[in-house]
Amino acid sequence: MTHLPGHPYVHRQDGELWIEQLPLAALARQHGTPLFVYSKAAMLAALAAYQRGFAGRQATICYAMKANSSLAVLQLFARAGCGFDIVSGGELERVLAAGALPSKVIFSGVGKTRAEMRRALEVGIGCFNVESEAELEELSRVASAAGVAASVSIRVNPNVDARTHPYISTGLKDNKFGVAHERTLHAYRRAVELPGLKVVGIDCHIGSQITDGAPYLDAMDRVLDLVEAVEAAGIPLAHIDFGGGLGIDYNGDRPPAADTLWAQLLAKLDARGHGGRHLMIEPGRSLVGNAGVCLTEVLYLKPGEHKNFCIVDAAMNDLPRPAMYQAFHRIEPVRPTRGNAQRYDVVGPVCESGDWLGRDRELAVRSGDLLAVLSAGAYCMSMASNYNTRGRAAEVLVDGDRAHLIRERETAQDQMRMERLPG
Ligand SMILES: Cc1ncc(COP(=O)(O)O)c(C=O)c1O
Ligand SMILES: N[C@@H](CCCC[NH3+])C(=O)O
Repeated sequence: MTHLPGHPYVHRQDGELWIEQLPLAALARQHGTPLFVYSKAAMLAALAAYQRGFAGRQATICYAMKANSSLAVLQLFARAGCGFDIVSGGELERVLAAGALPSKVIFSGVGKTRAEMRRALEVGIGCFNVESEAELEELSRVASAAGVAASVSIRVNPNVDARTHPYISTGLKDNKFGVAHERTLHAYRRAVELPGLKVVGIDCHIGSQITDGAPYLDAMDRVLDLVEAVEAAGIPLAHIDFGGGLGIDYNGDRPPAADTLWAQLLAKLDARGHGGRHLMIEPGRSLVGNAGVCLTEVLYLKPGEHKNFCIVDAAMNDLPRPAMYQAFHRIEPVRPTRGNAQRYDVVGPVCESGDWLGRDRELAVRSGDLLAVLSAGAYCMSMASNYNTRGRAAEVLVDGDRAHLIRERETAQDQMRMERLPG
């Protein structure tokens, strides 16, 4: 039995790929393709690494649900005691439906609407992570009108380079996120003056798929400088939230393990005398990314003069990361392979040249074979679309030797349900 890199719960046995105690080919036969399959044990193991890292500390792990917003996944994390980091009213409704405690929900995002603020106040979320001075003013008006106090944390943009893809770097001055480091103290002074606000914390999030601990340590230093300045101005901060962003192994990436990273970060926190504070973090990808695979069937092989194409039934609408960020996902045959390997671009049926899942992959495949696109638990199904009027894929959650269908395949009728013909 051999485990797949980065995927502790996916292994090969007699040439066949399994997830936990189930062969992936059987799941594809039963539910069709494209199919997302998640391992419950892998998600809980990823969470346990964070929980180990915070043992003995006062800490709240708020799962950044944008990574995978399936209700079943949310329920799993809610039952395991997690809070949630949300970024929209839609996400709020989903976490509530999954059984989250509103008091453990924090609301990030640069463009919260008045309606979203009102609803979040109505259900009593734990904290608004405010991203601009204008938002602070608006939240004050909305909360005052509702006759309640909104708990706020200000998201600092620490101007630290997370050394990741530019589209998923968020902690640089040029990024739209957070309040500039040098404006933050001013924003806190304003927050305590405004009615309807209660300052409870400070937060930052520097980017995603971070594979190196150094940017976190830099950001922590900058945030702690601010904590000290804000408290020196007489404004106490009950919690510090360091965001998410820890990367996963897509292609030999070697991010630190969550507990190792947090041992380093906590050592710094202790050294600066802040170890006793309530800590919050917002991991997304590192909790779910390598807990999932996307199964797809080879439709056609199309040899060409310059390139061979392996046309599969999953596409950029199901798994947009390669098209959006030129991201690499490993692609593995699900069953033992026969014949000679050839080099293929693995592409989907969507009418875009950007519709590719992998480039220049050595594969020994025939039409009808199944492939598994790895590291598909994060930012795949949650970013899926209906482009080309393709239905969203089905999802299965595997728990040991049991598989639960947690989302049915979407049909064209499902998609048309919201539409009305004018005449
Ligand atoms: C505010 C905020 N928190 C948490 C996350 C989760 O990031 P990741 O999935 O990289 O852990 C993100 C996404 O980058 C985010 O924007
Ligand atoms: N969607 C991105 C991550 C975005 C993180 C959100 N701030 C990805 O797939 O890598």
